[in-house]
Amino acid sequence: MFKSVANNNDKKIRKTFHNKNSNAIPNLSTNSNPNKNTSNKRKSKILLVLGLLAVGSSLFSISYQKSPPQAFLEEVDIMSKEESLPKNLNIIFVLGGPGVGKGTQCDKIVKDYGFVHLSAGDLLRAEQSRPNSEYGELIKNYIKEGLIVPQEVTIQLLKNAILENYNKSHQLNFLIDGFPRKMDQAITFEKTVHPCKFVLFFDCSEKVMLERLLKRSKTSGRDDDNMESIKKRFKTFVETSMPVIQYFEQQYKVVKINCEKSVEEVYKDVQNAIKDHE
Ligand SMILES: Nc1ncnc2c1ncn2[C@@H]1O[C@H](COP(=O)(O)OP(=O)(O)OP(=O)(O)O)[C@@H](O)[C@H]1O
Ligand SMILES: O=c1ccn([C@@H]2O[C@H](COP(=O)(O)O)[C@@H](O)[C@H]2O)c(=O)[nH]1
Repeated sequence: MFKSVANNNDKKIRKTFHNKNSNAIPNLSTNSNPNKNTSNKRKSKILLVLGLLAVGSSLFSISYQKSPPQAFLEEVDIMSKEESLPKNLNIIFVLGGPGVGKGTQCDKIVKDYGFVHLSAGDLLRAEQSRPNSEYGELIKNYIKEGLIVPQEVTIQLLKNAILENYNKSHQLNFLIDGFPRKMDQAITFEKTVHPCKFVLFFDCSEKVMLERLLKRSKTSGRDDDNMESIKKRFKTFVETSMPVIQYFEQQYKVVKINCEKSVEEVYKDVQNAIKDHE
């Protein structure tokens, strides 16, 4: 189908050319042109036009740099507070495939160590259900398709939650669960919010994660706990989120934890990792 459209277009273009240049077969060789004067005049005209275009684009580029369009981040009005974030935050990223057990382990860490648990997925779902949210529909679609919501939205939600907790109770210790899941998020968050101290990477086979998710689907009420969305989430994890883990591995920031064990056994490894980073 695409081929036939392309062929039609191609024919149309060729036809137009032929009409405008009745006898014309385009000739790119200057030597074969009998009228050199006319050819030279044409060349000078073309050079003049190219020169004007170059000057124009330089002027445009200078003015563009002086007043670039506002970054999307500034336009997101989920809650744009002017307050700056504290510089001494203690941030642990909690990463791993869908259903590996991130939330389960975070709940246990919160109880024992008093961290604040911020799940990027939970924040997005809350924003999705917020009445009149500008991003509700967008978030819903991305989640159903297992795709990563544009970073501006997620980072703003995380910033707001960090600030809220800091303002309320001077909390500095945060578990950021299920984020960053894409390279742009990792870089922007560490640059504009705070670098992470280390990364807990929960590892598990897809088979086990699928079993856990299907079991959870009976009670979770989540739009994406179904076979179709789960497959898409696995794909996104492998293709988009694993490179983030590799990026932090190169910085020796990753503690990999095998999650094909009981919740308590996994938690022992988690505690050791926290101890090693005190
Ligand atoms: N070690 C474990 N052994 C058996 N079941 C587990 C284990 N850890 C978690 N589960 C169960 O697996 C399901 C998924 O766990 P959890 O919600 O913590 O995963 P998650 O990584 O946060 O998922 P998601 O990425 O979808 O948010 C839950 O029903 C949980 O009770
Ligand atoms: O940084 C993020 C985190 C999550 N999402 C989207 O939310 C769903 C659900 O996330 P869970 O961590 O499983 O609760 C995820 O599949 C993404 O669609 C995101 O876009 N960005």
